[in-house]
Amino acid sequence: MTTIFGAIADDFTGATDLAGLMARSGARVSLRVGVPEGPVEDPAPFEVVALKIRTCPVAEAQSAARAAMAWLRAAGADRIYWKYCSTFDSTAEGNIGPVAEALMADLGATQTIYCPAFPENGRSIFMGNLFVGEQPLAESPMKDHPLTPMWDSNLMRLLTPQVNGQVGLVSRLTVARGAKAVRAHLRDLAEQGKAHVIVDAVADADLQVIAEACCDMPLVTGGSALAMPLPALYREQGRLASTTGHTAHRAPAGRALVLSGSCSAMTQTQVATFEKDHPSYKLDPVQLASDGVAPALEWMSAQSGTAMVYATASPDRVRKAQDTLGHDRAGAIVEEALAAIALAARDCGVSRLVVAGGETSGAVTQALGVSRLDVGPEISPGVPWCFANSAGHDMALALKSGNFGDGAFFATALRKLEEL
Ligand SMILES: Nc1ncnc2c1ncn2[C@@H]1O[C@H](COP(=O)(O)OP(=O)(O)OP(=O)(O)O)[C@@H](O)[C@H]1O
Ligand SMILES: O=C(O)[C@@H](O)C(=O)CO
Repeated sequence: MTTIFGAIADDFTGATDLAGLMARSGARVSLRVGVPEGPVEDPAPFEVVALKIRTCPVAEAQSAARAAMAWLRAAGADRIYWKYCSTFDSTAEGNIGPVAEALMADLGATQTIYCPAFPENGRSIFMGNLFVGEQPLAESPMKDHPLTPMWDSNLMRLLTPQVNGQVGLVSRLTVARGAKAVRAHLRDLAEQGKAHVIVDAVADADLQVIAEACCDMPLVTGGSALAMPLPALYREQGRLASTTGHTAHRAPAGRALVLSGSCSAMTQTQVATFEKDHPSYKLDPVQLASDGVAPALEWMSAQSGTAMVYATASPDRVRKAQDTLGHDRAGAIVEEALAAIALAARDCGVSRLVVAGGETSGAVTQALGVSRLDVGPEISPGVPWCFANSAGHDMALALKSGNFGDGAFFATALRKLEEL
């Protein structure tokens, strides 16, 4: 079997989100944690490489993404997808555009599109402006994100300073006229020298049109939802066998632990809900900086049932910690602590982990030394259960994007795993 489509995700929850949506088609989707070393082994038709580069400096992000793409191309992929957040999370020195430009250069591509829309989760783009539910991005809770606060909703304005090439727009008015119209507009924009094109989408039907128009571009960039129609399109083109690659999954025996490092509004609700009826331990970054992680490890090892450890806090408390410790150090201290707790938890019998937050999931998965995730059934849109082996331990991992799921997500995830 050879790979026909390769995706590079800038964080781990984004990678499982994308893999979960593509797996809805019944096709086999494989998720690699970091760029695999050595020759390509057991390639799936859809391969996703999870990186942890959302907030890292441009040169580092470009070089990691290039290495991922080289591996995917060696596996056979001739369609490359650059997956970033549906809320276009990037720092002021954002790397979404620079990574796209580096990948375009390696592929010899002269134009690509940007479409982070995820209508099922309330992310839509209209006239180049990104909305979260009914709010413009910059008025949504994303304005308070601990690492990538989003203070502009206009994707053209966000992207322009990140790229050398010119930025253009295919608006909803064109998308409404179908795939042929989108293709024609992209050609016009290419003639005007517009290499980076934001494409509006407010509903899944728009994504279907855009996917149809762009599925043969060497590089497409966007959120997870735009990739969802691709397996069916590749099947129609005869590039993908119609057989499914589904495997049955079983919950590994062992205890469950929720680890939350996301401070999103939705995760705050989820933590508050789960805390009501489960033993929970709250991490404070300032205390972690002075006392280390030992008290939390001691608490965790004394638990005998399902429990939760979280650093999730309100924007005010996050700001206070950042003022005391520095912006980057506050985040890193929490990530390191949650990673250490995950490792210790595994070694004392925890086999089911629900992790909230992309950076947090990256830190935890890397600490567990997991190199490949097998993508299982979705818990809620964009969050599948994944199965992995960590140093001989079979584990189930649900890596939840900060804003995804409803208030009862943690309990729902554990119940759904039990029902497999
Ligand atoms: N109390 C806190 N004070 C300061 N920083 C914190 C605190 N709790 C968590 N953090 C940091 O905030 C960051 C949250 O980012 P993370 O990507 O994990 O969540 P998210 O952005 O909500 O998720 P996603 O990227 O999936 O949407 C992490 O670096 C985490 O360590
Ligand atoms: O696109 C999203 O919103 C998520 O997959 C994500 O990237 C969270 O980090």
